[in-house]
Amino acid sequence: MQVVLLIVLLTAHLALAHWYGHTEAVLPQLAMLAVQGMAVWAVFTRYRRSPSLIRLPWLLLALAVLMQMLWDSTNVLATVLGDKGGYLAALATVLSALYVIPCMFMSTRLFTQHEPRTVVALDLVLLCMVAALVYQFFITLLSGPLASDPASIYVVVYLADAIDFSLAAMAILRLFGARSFRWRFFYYVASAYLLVNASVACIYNRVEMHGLPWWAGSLIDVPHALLLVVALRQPPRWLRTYRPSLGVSQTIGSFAPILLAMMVVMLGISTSRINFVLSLLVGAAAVLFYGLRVAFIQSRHIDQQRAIDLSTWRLEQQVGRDPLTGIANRATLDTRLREVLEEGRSTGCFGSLLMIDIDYFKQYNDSLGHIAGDACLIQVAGALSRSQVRARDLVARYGGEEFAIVLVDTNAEVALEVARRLVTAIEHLQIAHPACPLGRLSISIGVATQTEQTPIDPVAMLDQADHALYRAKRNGRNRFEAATGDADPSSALYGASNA
Ligand SMILES: Nc1nc2c(ncn2[C@@H]2O[C@H](COP(=O)(O)OP(=O)(O)OP(=O)(O)O)[C@@H](O)[C@H]2O)c(=O)[nH]1
Repeated sequence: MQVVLLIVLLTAHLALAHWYGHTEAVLPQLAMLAVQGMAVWAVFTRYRRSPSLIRLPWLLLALAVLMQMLWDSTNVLATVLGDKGGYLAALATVLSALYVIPCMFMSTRLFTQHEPRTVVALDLVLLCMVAALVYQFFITLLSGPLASDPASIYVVVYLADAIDFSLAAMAILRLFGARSFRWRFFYYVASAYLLVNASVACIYNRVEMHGLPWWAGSLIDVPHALLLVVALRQPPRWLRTYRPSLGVSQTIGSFAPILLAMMVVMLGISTSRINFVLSLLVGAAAVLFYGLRVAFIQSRHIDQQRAIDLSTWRLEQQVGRDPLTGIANRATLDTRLREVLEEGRSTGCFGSLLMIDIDYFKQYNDSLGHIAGDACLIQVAGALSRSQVRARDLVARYGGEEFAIVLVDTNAEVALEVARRLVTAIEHLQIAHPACPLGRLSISIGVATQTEQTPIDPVAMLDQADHALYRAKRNGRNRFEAATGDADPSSALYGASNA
């Protein structure tokens, strides 16, 4: 139905232009207005059917065509009322140029929900600069004394072409950078319109320089008729199947806003014919504003990266930590023990492992309660961490009231010495234990040292240390035992002295 009406209007426009001429008669221009009106209606229909995030671009596209309609209406008014002062002609010129503003906005903005306000404000400043320059440029060149200079007309025509084709190119780029089908469809419609519009404007402006033929007005119908058809028809299949990679999409999205600054610079260079100082200032301001935009985004990005690094670090810390005591957990112990065993195997500098268990902890809990038990575990963990272990060694909670210490490059003799110091350190904490023969908290330790035969798998080493610990318990607690063979004589002595 709409297509039939469109064909009727296009034919009527051609026929009326042929009979009455293009520029002087009202009827052909009214036919042109009707075609534009249908295009606005089609885009507006898409606007109403779209989800909220993509509505603004559709509205901007409708606004762009609406501005072309206003331009056309001003021409009709000038034809009907006469335009002796040339005001309506000037207004029409400005309107014909200002349609680039909504087009620029829809081709260069990212339309993301969380875009910082500063960035939006900077883009709006650039956009206002474009609008002011377009106004100044067209008004001065087309209605001032320079208007009679053919060179001025050429500058205007070339500039208009450059702007139109840049907008079309940007919309095409956005089409190939859009990952969501709805956005691809929007940029597909917009780029089809902008490309054909740029081509038509390019031909129209050149034809106009030699006097407009009767059919020239129908050229202006072409982009609007195409817009109507493309917006209402089913999209082609490739548009659904095509999907750019995230990298391509992000690169194109990041590049888009530079077009705004480019436009200001281009317009600034063109206005140098009218006002050199102004053009210089405008060019510098465009670079400055774009620089500010980049700097702002960059600093935000650095801030975000820092926050991500921090939370990643915290997460890593939490994953490898025991939540109660804050020292390393079983998973970290296994990893570190395997590393130390591998290192020992390859360098010959063997490591040791201490398995530590709090004596009579069940009774401690039973007599003082679980809360006190937890506090005791925290205290013991702190004491073990502080007690003469080096930065490369690892103190971990093995589970329950059991702890483990991995000692890098430490032979049996030194490991037993460390075990002795630990037993003393816990003793010096003087934690009262009413249900234990000593009357204060103590620990037992099993010590295992790596040899050439020790497998890399941590289980074997843990098992050895656990056996030694069992022996320490069996031999009276508050002592340490070595996993290799008999109990160390010094251990027995120490144990005897504390029994
Ligand atoms: N408060 C508290 N108690 C815990 C925690 N994890 C394990 N336990 C307790 O630690 C106690 C360990 O008891 P047992 O394995 O019998 O060992 P023990 O009483 O220390 O006896 P020996 O090791 O033979 O000296 C149990 O009562 C557990 O409930 C914890 O996170 N907090």
